Amino acid sequence: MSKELMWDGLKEECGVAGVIQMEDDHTAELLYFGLYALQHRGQESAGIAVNDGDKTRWHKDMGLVSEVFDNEELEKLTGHIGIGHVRYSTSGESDVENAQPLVVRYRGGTIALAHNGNLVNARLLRDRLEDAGVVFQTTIDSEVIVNLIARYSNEGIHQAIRRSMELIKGAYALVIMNEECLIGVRDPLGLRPLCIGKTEKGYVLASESSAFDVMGAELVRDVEPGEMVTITPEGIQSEFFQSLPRRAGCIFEYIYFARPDSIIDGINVYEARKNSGRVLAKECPVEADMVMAVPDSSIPVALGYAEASGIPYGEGLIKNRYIGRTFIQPTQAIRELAVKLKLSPMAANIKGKKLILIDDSIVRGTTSKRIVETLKQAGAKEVHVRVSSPPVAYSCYFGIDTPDRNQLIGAVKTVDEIRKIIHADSLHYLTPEGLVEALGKPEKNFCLACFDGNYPMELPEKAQQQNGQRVFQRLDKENQ
Ligand SMILES: O=P(O)(O)OC[C@H]1O[C@H](OP(=O)(O)OP(=O)(O)O)[C@H](O)[C@@H]1O
Ligand SMILES: NC(=O)CC[C@H](N)C(=O)O
Ligand SMILES: [Mg+2]
Repeated sequence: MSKELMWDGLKEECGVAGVIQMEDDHTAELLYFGLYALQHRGQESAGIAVNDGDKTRWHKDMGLVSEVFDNEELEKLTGHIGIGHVRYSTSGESDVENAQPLVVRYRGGTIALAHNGNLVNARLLRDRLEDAGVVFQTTIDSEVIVNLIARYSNEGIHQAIRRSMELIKGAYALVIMNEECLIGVRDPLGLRPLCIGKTEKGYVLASESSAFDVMGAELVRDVEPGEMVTITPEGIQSEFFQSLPRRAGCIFEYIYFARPDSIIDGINVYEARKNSGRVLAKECPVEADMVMAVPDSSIPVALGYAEASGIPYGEGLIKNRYIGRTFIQPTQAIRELAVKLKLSPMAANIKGKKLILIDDSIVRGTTSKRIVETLKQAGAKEVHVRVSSPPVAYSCYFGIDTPDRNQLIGAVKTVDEIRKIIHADSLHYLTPEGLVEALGKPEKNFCLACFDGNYPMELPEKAQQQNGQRVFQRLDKENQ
């Protein structure tokens, strides 16, 4: 799907998966199933690379997993080690050259790599590598990582990865393979998730544990921040290349990205969302006839809210499951119609009612505005919007495709201004404290930079300048 066709809101992350077995027992199919389960993390391109200890074969293309692979393609991918990727581009264009996994040949061997995340110093490293004569095939940050590893590969794969990790900065969950092993690496802050599963015949890696069910695997544990796990069919070897006093797991995984049936860093995503609904009900009660969600990610939140408030949960919007396959070229008018195509009001459930409408986030404000309008047109008496995250007020540089700060409504408008813009009768955002309470782990475990601007690492200079300007704009407004 082309980017213009996507919605204005928050977008997905990439998904990565890996498999290693004693022998080739449907390795490519397991990856196919795993990627299918991770499809929500990226819909632009998909790819699988499989290695039989000698040859590496791969196939990648633009489109959904089901569009990129058929039986014939999967049958060609023979081997007992494999990795896969579904992409939502964060650096470099959305085209087939930038599809992952990336496969490079070096000194008699092959390395394949799939990356979820975003580096903050990719430009600098790329310039240095290019100055040293390295040729790049793609425009993505991930190729910097694979080229660094290839460059140091005469020191052995582990030392090569260690040295590369000393140089790269940013967010990365990596699955890497060569002819001998499958390797999983997670950045020192643990910004992006990665977990290990055990199958009857070996091991698997995936961005989210929800992929394990269809891969026939059981969750063993998460790869820890700053950890490199080397997996052979016999077992897992672990080493830490860097260890920091804090973690910075992306809080948006729990709010929006991850599937509710995933467990990330010991937190059950479904329960976390339900808890945030309970906390929302406590933080800002309002009298109403029905609690409803913007499907799908907010459904557990609405259930939690209903449970805690005693107000019944009901369905007020029906989501068209096939929207991801639309290929119309949008004009603004078509976009407006497309929202209706995606979410249609259930007039019979809404008419004459005071509604509590729950969504996971407000980014530009377009979704909530359109939905409140739709519900009111369908006869809702009042619409009280409750959001299961604080205002998104700072851009993300670690892999979430948030727009520039000037387009973030939470960066430039006050809560009451936003309420008026979206035509809500009342508006409340979950407080950062409430969000952390819902997750049940200390705040120092998470990156909340999109809400408070406390980035867990230094940002590129341009980003710092942009942030500075916007903060002043907002503070000026609040002080007026
Ligand atoms: O304020 P906005 O800029 O509109 O962004 C916020 C919306 O973006 C996301 O939904 P999205 O429509 O991207 O996808 P979803 O169907 O997976 O929730 C998120 O769930 C919010 O609904
Ligand atoms: N969303 C992601 O994790 C993207 C990975 C990588 N930066 C790319 O653009 O391909
Ligand atoms: Mg949404």
